[in-house]
Parts: sequence; structure tokens; C-alpha cells
Amino acid sequence: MQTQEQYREYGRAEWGKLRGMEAKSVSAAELEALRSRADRVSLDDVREIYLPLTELIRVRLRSFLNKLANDSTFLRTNTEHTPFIIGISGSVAVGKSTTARLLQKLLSRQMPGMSVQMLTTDGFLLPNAELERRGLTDRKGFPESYDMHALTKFLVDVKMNRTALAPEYSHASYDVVPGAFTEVKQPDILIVEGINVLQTGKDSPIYYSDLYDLTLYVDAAAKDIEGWFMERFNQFLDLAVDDPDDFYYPYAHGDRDEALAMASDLWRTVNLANLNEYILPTRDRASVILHKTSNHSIDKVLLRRF
Ligand SMILES: Nc1ncnc2c1ncn2[C@@H]1O[C@H](COP(=O)(O)OP(=O)(O)OP(=O)(O)O)[C@@H](O)[C@H]1O
Ligand SMILES: CC(C)(CO)[C@@H](O)C(=O)NCCC(=O)O
Repeated sequence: MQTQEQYREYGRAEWGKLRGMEAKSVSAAELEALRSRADRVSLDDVREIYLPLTELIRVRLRSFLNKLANDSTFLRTNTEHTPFIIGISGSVAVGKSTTARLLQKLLSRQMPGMSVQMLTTDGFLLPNAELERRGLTDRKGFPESYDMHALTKFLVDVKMNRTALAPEYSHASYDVVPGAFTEVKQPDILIVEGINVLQTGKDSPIYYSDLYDLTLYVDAAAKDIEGWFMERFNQFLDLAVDDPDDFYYPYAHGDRDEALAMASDLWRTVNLANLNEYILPTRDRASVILHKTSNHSIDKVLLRRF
């Protein structure tokens, strides 16, 4: 991986040492509880990578809140509650939502008074019918398949402390869920994960960095991510086996090798193409890059100097 020189690179051991007293006070049993059973993040990674990362986020949050307070003192106004927005980007199937879920739990644990919400940008995809109408069925996940205007408006509403609704997406129906919304009600921290977090909509007067206060990019070799994508595809088939309404139901009951061949094709023609053309080029905009090795463990953390 070749990154620009504005990153400071930490090996695993060096990064792990940045963990301060607060992180050290989390017991092994508590760590185990924080890591949900469904998520297979290793305990070592939680301790050595994600706890120091949680502390870095606290440091950045403190600076953010101080800036708001200092501005208010200067302006002689009351400080308005303004959510701190964390963006998590990276390829399809690299582990963005797993990272987001874990950070939500760790941040809530380390800052009990703070409300931490998370959501994915998947809900801002155009519905399948609209993708089809525009001839974009094979472009799901590419920039033109999202309503970036709606996503930007949503994030501006969050920043302006207005209650905002994010549309929901379901992997089981493989579509945006009609009428389903997640309500975001002035949280202290909002974690937004999605492949397009570091992208800016065409002709948008607002740049992604105007909206996100800290951004993470989860990075890994394309070959590794392909393996995780295929593994997850298998999980989707297993989950669909008893649900005729599930998008994957016919594949779950058909020839597994044929289904896997289709998934492999989907990876190459859609998700890998999107990674190379549109997602990876945004990596070096992130405040923090987490680099994963083949078993999902993180071997390097890169921190942007400026
Ligand atoms: N740290 C980890 N350890 C073990 N498995 C992991 C880890 N992170 C992610 N995975 C697995 O990798 C797969 C992809 O993870 P996840 O769903 O979080 O990716 P994603 O980037 O959010 O994908 P998408 O953009 O398609 O929603 C899942 O099967 C998940 O269980
Ligand atoms: C919903 C997205 C775009 C992003 O999470 C992705 O999971 C996806 O569905 N990509 C389209 C190709 C595929 O089915 O993998």
C-alpha cells in the first residue's frame, strides 16, 4: 500500500502502546461483552487497535467541543449542540459495518453520558426500480447509484441539529425498504459507514470534509476482500434458506457452485471495479487508515498529520 507522506504510520505494537489508563481499565470480561457474539473481531484487536482508536476519537471530540465553546464565547452566543460525525469508508465487504458497530459500543462504554448512533449510507441508494429505469442495475454502489443530494441534505440536517430521517436498505430484499427510516435525533456522535463516505456529490457546494469531523478508511488487499465477500455471500445464502421472500432464497436452493460463480462475477465486474475506480482513490482523504491482513487483524494504522 502506497500512501502519501502526510500519514504517520504505526505498526501494531507501537499503536497498541498509545492506549492510556482509561483503556487499560477495561477488563477482559468487559471487552468480551463489548464484542458482540455475531462479530468476530479478535479480542487482541479490540484491545490493541480499537481501544487506542477510541481514545483518539475522544481527543478529537474534545477539540471539536472546545472549538464550539470558544467560538460561542467570542460570538457571545449560547453553544448550540452540534453532533460530531465520524465517517467510515472502504470497499464493499471490507468490514465497515463491523468496525462501526464496535466503535459505537466502545465509545458508549468510554463516554457513558454521550449518545452514539450509527447508520449506513446504503439507504441512500436509489431503489432497484429506479436503478433499472436509469439503466444502472449493474452499477449498484457506484457514485451514480446513490442519491448524494439526499445524503448531503441529511448530514446537513444532522449538523444543524434537526431531527433527520435516513432511509433503510436491506441486504435480504437487496433493495431500499419502502417507508422504513432510521430517525437521527441530535446524537452527540453519529457514525456513518458507507463506500461513498469520502466522495462528494456532483455539483455539490459542500465537500465531504465539511460534514465529517473524523474519517476512517478500512483498507485491505483486494484478494483478501474478495475472500470476505464470498464468505459473506455464503452466509447470506444460509440465512435465506427458510425465507422465500429473501433475495438470496433461489440461490440458497439452487446449485451452490453456480451461485458462487455468479457472486464471483459480481465481485469482479461490480464491487472490485468500483473499489479500483471510485473507492480506493478516496483512501488518502481519510484521517485514519486501518490496514487489515488476511484474517481481518489490523497490522498497520496510518494517521494523517494534516
Ligand atoms: N474484524 C473482523 N473479524 C472477523 N470477521 C470480520 C471482521 N470484520 C468483518 N468481518 C466479516 O467480513 C464480512 C464483511 O464485513 P461487513 O459486513 O462489516 O462489511 P461492510 O464493509 O460493512 O460491507 P458492505 O459495504 O457490503 O455492507 C462479514 O462476513 C463480517 O462478518
Ligand atoms: C449495497 C452495496 C452497494 C454497499 O454496501 C453492496 O453491498 C452491493 O450490494 N453491491 C452490489 C453488488 C453486490 O450484490 O454485491
